[in-house]
Amino acid sequence: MSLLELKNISRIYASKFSAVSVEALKKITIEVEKGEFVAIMGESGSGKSTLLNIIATLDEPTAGDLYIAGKNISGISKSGISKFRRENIGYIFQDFNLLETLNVQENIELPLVLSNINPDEIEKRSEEVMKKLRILELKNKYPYQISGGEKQRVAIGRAIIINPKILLADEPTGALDSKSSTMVLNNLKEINEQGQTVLMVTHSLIAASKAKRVLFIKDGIIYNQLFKGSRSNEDFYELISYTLTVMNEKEE
Ligand SMILES: Nc1ncnc2c1ncn2[C@@H]1O[C@H](COP(=O)(O)OP(=O)(O)OP(=O)(O)O)[C@@H](O)[C@H]1O
Repeated sequence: MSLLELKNISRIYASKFSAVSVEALKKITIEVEKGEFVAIMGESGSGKSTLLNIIATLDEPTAGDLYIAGKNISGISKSGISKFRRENIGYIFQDFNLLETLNVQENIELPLVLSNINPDEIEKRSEEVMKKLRILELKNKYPYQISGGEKQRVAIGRAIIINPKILLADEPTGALDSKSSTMVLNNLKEINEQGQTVLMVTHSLIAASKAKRVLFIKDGIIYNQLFKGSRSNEDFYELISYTLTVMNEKEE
């Protein structure tokens, strides 16, 4: 069984004020295995954020089924869904979303504060995460004292401290310069190599070329997918770039 399964997922946004509704996702079927690193690419408005929000259990599909680790998400009660999300889904935002009044270590520990885990165990886990991401020396700093790339690495720490089944990233390098992007992408690649399943929405060819598979979405459907296989980052970059060009040329 796949770690993540979407079966014929559709999402229609109905407008309260007009008869026009938007079909943002059209019967999307995707399977993701444990340990994969998948990038999702597509033009603005193609449905990427809608897809990520549904997988994050932040939004509900209009039709279709979503399974995470074999569990049918539509079978979880409204009250159970935030607990499920807290325990299973890590999420990284483009603009980090750190709390400015907490230091790096406190930001990373935040998802565990609501749990029953004892404070010594929480500290041990946050130190492990900071070592893994090579940000231990930042532990007492506040967000305003660190760079954008460092903030995003803290956000990765906050996302993975719960040992999520899936780590979702929405444009994780979108607000970063190329040096910071490289550091963040290296962190994501390393934690994926240690077994973390990662799904990343990105417009960046460099970011996508670090993934093991790229899904291309166009007008709410999966247009194509590419597997990296044994290709180098450079060769995969060229192939992704070519696919995007062809996809975006084919306007009917
Ligand atoms: N809350 C909403 N209400 C109505 N329509 C929406 C809503 N959210 C998204 N849409 C529409 O659904 C379609 C898909 O939007 P979505 O945000 O998923 O695209 P995207 O690929 O993530 O775009 P971007 O790269 O610009 O973030 C678009 O036509 C968008 O206008």
